[in-house]
Amino acid sequence: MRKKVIAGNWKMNKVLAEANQFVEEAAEKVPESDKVDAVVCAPFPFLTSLVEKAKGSHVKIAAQNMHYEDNGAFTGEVSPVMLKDLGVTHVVLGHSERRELFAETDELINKKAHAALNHKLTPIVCVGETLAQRDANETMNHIEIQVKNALAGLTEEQVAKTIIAYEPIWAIGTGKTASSEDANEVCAHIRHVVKTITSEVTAEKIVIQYGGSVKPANIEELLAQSDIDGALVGGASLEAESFLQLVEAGTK
Ligand SMILES: O=C[C@H](O)COP(=O)(O)O
Repeated sequence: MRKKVIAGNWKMNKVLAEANQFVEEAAEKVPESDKVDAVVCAPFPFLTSLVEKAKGSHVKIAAQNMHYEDNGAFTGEVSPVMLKDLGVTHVVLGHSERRELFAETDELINKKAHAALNHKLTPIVCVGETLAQRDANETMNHIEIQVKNALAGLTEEQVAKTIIAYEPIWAIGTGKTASSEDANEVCAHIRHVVKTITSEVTAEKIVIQYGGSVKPANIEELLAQSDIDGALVGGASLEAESFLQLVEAGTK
C-alpha cells in the first residue's frame, strides 16, 4: 500500500507571521500516520523558520522550485544544497506556472529532478495538459512525453522515490476539477508509462498525486481512486483548517 502525500502549495502567498502561525497549528494537529505525509510547500524566505516550527512534528516542509546547480553565479537562484541544509525534504519541480510563466522546459525539469534526488530531496514533478490538448485528445500522449522527459536518466531507485503530480492546467485555480474517473485514468496512464521505463515493482511504488481545485469536499472521492495517491493543493491549502481536513482525508 502506497503512503499518500497531501502537499499544500501556497504559491506566492502569505507573509512570515501568517506562515509561522499556519505551521505551528499544523504541527500541533497533524497526527502521526502510516497512511499519509503532510507537506507544506512554502516560498523561500519562510523555509528556515517553518522547518524550525515543524521540528518534531509530522509536517514536512517543501520548496516550490530550485536551481539544479549546487552553487555558483546564478543570481537570485536557490540550490538543492541550500534546501537540504535548511532541513527541507521535498521540492516542487516543473509546476505549470513555472513552465508557462518562466519558460521551464522538460530538459530543465529533468536536470532539477536529478539534482534533487542526488541531494536526497524528494521531487514533486508536475505534469499536465492544457484544455486545447484535452479537447484534441492529446492528453495521454502529452503526459507520456512529459513523464518520460522528466524521469530520463534516473535510476530505478530514484524513480521510485519521485512523486509525480498530475495537474490538468485547465483545472488549476479555476474551480473545475477533473472528474475523479478522468483524473484516475491519467494517473493510471502515468503509472503505466513508469512501468514501461522501469519495472512493475517501481511503478507500484511511485506516488502519483492529482492537483487542480482539490478541496475538502472532493478529496475523499479523488483519494478513493486506484491510482491517485495524494494531492497537490493550491487555494484550499492556504487556510490551516482546510489543509488539516485534506490531511485528515488522507489518514482514512
Ligand atoms: O500546486 C497546486 C495546483 O496548482 C493546484 O492549485 P489549486 O488547488 O488552487 O487549483
